[in-house]
Parts: sequence; C-alpha cells; structure tokens
Amino acid sequence: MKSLQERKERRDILEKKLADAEVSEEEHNNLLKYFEKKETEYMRLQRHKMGADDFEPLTMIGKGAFGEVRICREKATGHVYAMKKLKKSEMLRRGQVEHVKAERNLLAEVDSNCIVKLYCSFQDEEYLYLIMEYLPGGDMMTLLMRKDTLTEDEARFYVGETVLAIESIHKHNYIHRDIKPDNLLLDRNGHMKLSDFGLCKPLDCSNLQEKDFSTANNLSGALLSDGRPAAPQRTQQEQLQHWQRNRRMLAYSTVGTPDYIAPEVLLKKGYGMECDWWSLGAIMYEMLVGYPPFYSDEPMSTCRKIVNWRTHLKFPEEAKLSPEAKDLISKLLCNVEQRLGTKGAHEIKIHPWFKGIEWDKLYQMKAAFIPEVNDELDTQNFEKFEEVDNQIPSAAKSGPWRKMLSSKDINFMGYTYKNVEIVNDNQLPGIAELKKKSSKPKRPSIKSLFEDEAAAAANQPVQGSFLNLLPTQIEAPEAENHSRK
Ligand SMILES: Nc1ncnc2c1ncn2[C@@H]1O[C@H](COP(=O)(O)OP(=O)(O)OP(=O)(O)O)[C@@H](O)[C@H]1O
Repeated sequence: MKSLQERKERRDILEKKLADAEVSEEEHNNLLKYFEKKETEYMRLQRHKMGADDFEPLTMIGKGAFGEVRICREKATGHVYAMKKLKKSEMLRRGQVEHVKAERNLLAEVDSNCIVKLYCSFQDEEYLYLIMEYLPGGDMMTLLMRKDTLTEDEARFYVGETVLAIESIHKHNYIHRDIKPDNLLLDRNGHMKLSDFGLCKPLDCSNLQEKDFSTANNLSGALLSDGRPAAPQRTQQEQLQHWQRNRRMLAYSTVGTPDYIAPEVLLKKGYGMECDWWSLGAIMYEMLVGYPPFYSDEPMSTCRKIVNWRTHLKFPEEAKLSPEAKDLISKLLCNVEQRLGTKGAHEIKIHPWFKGIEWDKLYQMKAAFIPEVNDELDTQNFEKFEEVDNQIPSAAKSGPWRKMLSSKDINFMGYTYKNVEIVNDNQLPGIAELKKKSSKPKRPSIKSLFEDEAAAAANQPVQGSFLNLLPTQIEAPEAENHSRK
C-alpha cells in the first residue's frame, strides 16, 4: 500500500509540473507514458534479485589484482554498464574482505557527479560483482600517456575536478588513500570521476623502519661504493620516456605503483584526509612535468624518495612551470601540518593557480579533451586485454577458502545492493529537466534496496591492511590488521 501511495504521489507531482509547463498534448502524453514505463521497470527491479545471469559480459576493459572489469549489457533492458568482478577466494586469501565492503559502501552512499555511480552489487559462489555506470572516455593514466604533458589550462580542468571528487568523498568521511591517474575515469564528455574505492594493491613497506628511509640510504642521492651515482641522472625527456615504458607494467603489477602515496601513509604514522591532497599534488606534477615527482626505477626507491621529499622534490627547468603551479604543488607535497587542504578543500580552491575557475560550473563546462566515443559499446579508449580461459582454477575451488564460499557467504554479507534510480533515467529529454525543477528533495524516488544485514554492515567501522579506502574514524595504521604479512 505504501509503494502504491508513493507511486500516486509521483504521478501527482508529474501531472502538476506538466500543467505548469508549456508542453504540447503529444509531449504531455509521451511523458506520462514514459512515467508509467519507468514505474513498471522500477517495480520489476524492486522484485527482482539481480545476478550475473542478468548481464551479458562483453569486452574486457580493465584487469586488477583481484579480478577484471568488462562492459556488459543488461539483458532485460539492453542498458550497458561496467561490471567489476572480484574473486572471493582472492579477497579472503589477501585479507581484503573489509575493503571490498568499504568500496561497495562508499559507492552506494555517495551520490555525486564526481564519483562513478553504482547500479547494483551482488555475489555468487565464486565472485563479487559491482555493476557501475560505464565511463567510455578511458582513464587519466591512458590520457597522460598519450599526451606526455598537459598545458596548465588543461591540467587546471582535471586537477579542479579531482579537487571536487576528493572533497565529495571527504564530506562523507571517507579517505581514499590511493588516488592515482588509473582511478580517475573520463565520461563520454571528458568529465572526470573517481573510482576504485577499495582494492588497492598493497605495497608492503610495513617491514621498513623510518631509518630505512633516511637520506643516507636513499637511492637517488646515494653513491655506489665506486663513487658512481646509484641512480642515473636523466634529463626530463629521458625520465619521461623511462616512465612511460614502465607505466603500464607498474599499473598491472601486483604491488601497484606507490608514486602518489603520501609519506605519512607509507610510514604508517597515522594519517587523515590530507593524504589525498598529497596525491593530488603528485598527479598535478605528473600532468605538467610528464612523470610523477618521485619516480624511480624501483618502487621501494620511490617510497624512499617520497619519505625524503624535501631532498627529492625538484621542478625540471625544461618543464617551465608557472610560479603559481610550483607554489601549489609545493603546498600539497609537504608536511601534513603545512599541507593545503588540511582545513578543507576551500584552502586549495582559493589558491592563485585556480584564479578564474568557476567551481560551481566546472562539471557543466566543456572538458579539456572530448574523448572519441562512437557508440555505447565503444572501448577504443581502453587497453586491449587478451581473453584467457575463463575457467576458475581448481585451486580456488578446492583450497582452504572453498568451504567459506557461497552466495550466502557470511564473509560477504551485506554486499548485495540495488540502486533503482540510476536505471538510465536521464535518457528521455524532458524528464531530467522536470526532475531538476521539482521542489522535492534531490533524489525523491531513490530506493536503495539493501538486504537487511547490509544496513548494519554499511555502518560498521572498516579495518584492513595497507593502503585502502577507510572511513576516517579508523585512525592509526599501527592498529590495522596487516593481513598481507
Ligand atoms: N565504471 C567504469 N567505467 C569504465 N572503465 C572502468 C570502470 N571501472 C573500472 N574501469 C577500468 O578498469 C580499470 C581497473 O578498474 P579498478 O581500478 O576499479 O579495478 P581493480 O581491480 O580494483 O584495480 P586495481 O588493481 O588498480 O585496484 C580502471 O583503471 C579502468 O580503466
């Protein structure tokens, strides 16, 4: 009865809006017909338990340490989404269960232009699934590799959108900790959205002490026993080529790249939201210089340079950065106490480098680059991945984790989620407009259908190992369970 009543209220609102709006009778009827169609779809979705069978998997667009990302088509509606599929046994083996829940919680909780939208999540015996909006513009890593460097105006657009994205997750009390160009995705119009909120590839620096990071031990400043420098001195161009040769390999390696991680995170001193602003500084540097500020041949050496940033942060002359750009980067890549953003995103927004930027209109502006996207299944902006045999290795089926795996698995309880609202409801012109004009709260019809236990799970503090998205109330990394060890 309640849902009938709500349906009637929605229809009344629409009728009222239509009476006020000057629309032709034909348009009026079309909108009402569309409304009924959406209501039917909405009810069907509410009833239906989603599963992998509801989607036709298509081209693979991403591969991570725990699974893969593909575009897929929902069989019932024909809508295209990105499906992230994660192997439960791998999650358990690497102690990532809480992180995958954190990712699902954040995606379900934060409704923002700057965050990739989650349509639903579900699981079967072997896998967890996230069905998200498909962002066909590719990721920032690929864009940067294609462009070498960006002009300051181009960079301002992307850095600005990253500021808004970071601000929106901080507002929900989440810290990302692993913001890097690979996690900045571009939509069809070239606007940026943040993704990948839970499954970092933990680079295990936990056995390193602060003394290991001391300047005497740092690689690039050090000399070998015969007096030669331990790391070759390269020109900006050489360093750029070197970085680009290694970039994809680093992205797909099991340890990932530490280039954007804040020193306090590496040192596990206890950290807060400021660590995401450090990552912003490293990304901005890469956009303007061509490679990240502490790049080194070895990830461990990069970690050392990050911790000794005072010695290693240098701006190559050839890059010709403006004084404002250098100033902003230096105020992001610095001690937590001095770092811009510590008191909130506004500190960064008012920096002179952003002079003239209209923060409220950034997402309505024309993007710095418009990606080429020919149709809804176009994946030209992504790497090509070789398809390997999809069979689940027998180890996963017979290993010690096997008995823990089932779709009613207690480890992954609360994973299932459905966001009925985002079933492409902006596809019909007119409806989106009407919704904007509505005086009701922003998302009047949202119906997030958590399974009962999910509501509780969403409020659980999340603990986990190195480098992962954590609600801020989880504090010192020392207290974390470094399950990779
Ligand atoms: N919603 C999406 N739309 C388009 N592409 C996506 C989407 N989600 C992920 N991708 C692509 O898949 C890649 C891997 O995704 P993601 O980083 O979320 O997976 P992961 O397994 O957690 O990876 P990682 O090992 O880096 O943590 C991204 O870099 C991006 O290119």
